[in-house]
Amino acid sequence: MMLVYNQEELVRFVEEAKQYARYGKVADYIPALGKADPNELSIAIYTPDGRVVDAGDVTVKVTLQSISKIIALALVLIDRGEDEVFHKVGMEPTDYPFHSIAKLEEKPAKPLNPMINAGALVVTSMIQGSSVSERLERLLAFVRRLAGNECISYSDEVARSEFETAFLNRSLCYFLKQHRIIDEDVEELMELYTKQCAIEMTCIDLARIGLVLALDGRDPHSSEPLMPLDVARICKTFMVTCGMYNSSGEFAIKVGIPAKSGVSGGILAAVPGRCGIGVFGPALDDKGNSLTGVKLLERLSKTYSLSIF
Ligand SMILES: NC(=O)CC[C@H](N)C(=O)O
Repeated sequence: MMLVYNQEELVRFVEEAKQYARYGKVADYIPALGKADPNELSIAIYTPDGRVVDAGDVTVKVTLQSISKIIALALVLIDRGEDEVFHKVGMEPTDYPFHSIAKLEEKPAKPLNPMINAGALVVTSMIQGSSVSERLERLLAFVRRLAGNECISYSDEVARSEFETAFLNRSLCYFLKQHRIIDEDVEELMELYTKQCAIEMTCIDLARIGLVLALDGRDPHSSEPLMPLDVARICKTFMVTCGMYNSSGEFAIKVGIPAKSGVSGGILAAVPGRCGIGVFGPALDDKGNSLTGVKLLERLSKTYSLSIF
């Protein structure tokens, strides 16, 4: 069934959700992200017929941050296959925060899943190529194909800001290296990871990538497969079980849409067969999810019965 989303209604939902911005906080542990306006909130919905309905300022660019983890995962699954990837990173959700180091002290030290930082660093270390720039270019080329937008690149300012301050992520890398889960140079991995997280795009691009996942990996325009069906299925499953960090369970109950968030305030969501959604609202809750964005998706899911459950 093709859905027709109503623009005026969407604008009203955005205004309602914005009221919650005062309960949230912009991420500032990456200094460049601290500049965002907490009252910003925008959304784009991309449907299989190629239509986009949006509200808020959808020309604003948002850095992917943890949203990039789902795209990097798809790329390494294509490159290396499930067996090799899941030999190094697990499939289980966790109630620890995304940057936690605690579980790496237990045996086995393998990260629980690819959506927490430890697991994402392992995934990024598996991106193939002979140099950091070649690996980044491969990832960017994949992102551009998914978004159908050749202009997508990364923010040098945000990448640099994270690179200079990412002491926790470096600690995770050293733990992983000690346990032989990664073996590359930590500074090189950090350079690639911070540039990956700083890839920036609009909500419309986010929504279009969501739509590719919603269509089992197919290009919405040409129907060409951009990733195998199984890879799209694994990505959506992780989005449900781990995509909203340690509030994925609550999100599954209240919203019920496969989604991945980032500390920039972005959310990429995929409603199977129906639409892709991109949201940007930098006021975050205490788990690091966009507070206003989650409220908005909750409203949308209830209004249009979008829950997959
Ligand atoms: N939750 C996030 O979005 C985290 C991504 C961020 N770049 C970090 O590693 O801390």
